[in-house]
Amino acid sequence: MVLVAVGQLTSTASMVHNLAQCRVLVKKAVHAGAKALFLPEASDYVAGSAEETVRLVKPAHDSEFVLGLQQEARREKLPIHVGVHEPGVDAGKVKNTVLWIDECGEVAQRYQKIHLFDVDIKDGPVLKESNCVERGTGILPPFDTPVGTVASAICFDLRFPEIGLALKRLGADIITFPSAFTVPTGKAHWEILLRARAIETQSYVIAAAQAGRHNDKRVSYGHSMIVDPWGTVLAELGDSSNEPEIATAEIDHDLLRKIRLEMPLNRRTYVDIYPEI
Ligand SMILES: O=C(O)CNC(=O)[C@H](CS)NC(=O)CCC(=O)C(=O)O
Repeated sequence: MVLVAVGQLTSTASMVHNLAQCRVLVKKAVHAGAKALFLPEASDYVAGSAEETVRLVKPAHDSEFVLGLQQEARREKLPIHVGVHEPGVDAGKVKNTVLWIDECGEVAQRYQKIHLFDVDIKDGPVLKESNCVERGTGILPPFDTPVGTVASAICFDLRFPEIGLALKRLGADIITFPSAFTVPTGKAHWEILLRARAIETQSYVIAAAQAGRHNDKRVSYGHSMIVDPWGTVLAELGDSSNEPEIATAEIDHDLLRKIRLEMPLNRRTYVDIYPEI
């Protein structure tokens, strides 16, 4: 058994403020005895417009936010999985990425969000992420960590079961969805999607979420969650709070093996029958 933590905060356009919030989360995770900390999508900043999102971006090696978290990881020997922005290939755009900062403080893995949140919902959110974000073109193979084999996907990727299934087939024990869900879609879909991904992949799902009001335009749903491979919610945070918060849960690799052995879900067998998938 190994303990992991999800951290929840309300990122603003100030990287200094957001780093301070994340340092509080690191302290709480270390105090709880967690062996890895999972932080939300866009932990470095949530801007008020596409222009501001592009204006604030810095490469990881030059970002006080990323450098600060690397220092925390090194000092506490705590790996940190964190969503940030990085400069795009096209100067007018950014990449929405997640970094695995290992226990030595090195950026050891990087995944770039594939599915972008372009929606226009009547009486609901209207957001066009592709206005300022470049789409990733490849999944990151799951990687070994002190808490198990971790796979990264980001926020809206959660709505595409195929990416989770692909990551499971590539060996994931834990699938992560760092997020900044909107409130209406979060209320309707967040928990059910996370539990579905956990059940169908027979994997742990760790979903750190932005929570509360970022600026006059954006509010995030919160409800960071850790789900076990049977679909049980092991830990959950609330809508938002004044303080950045963590929740923890044990990753039980024996349970993972047991569930996969007792109910084999080898979908590959059926791909021949319905190749349309
Ligand atoms: O803009 C940033 O800086 C950070 N990125 C986000 O907040 C992203 C893109 S707008 N949010 C989502 O993907 C929400 C998905 C969602 O809410 C759903 O699938 O229902």
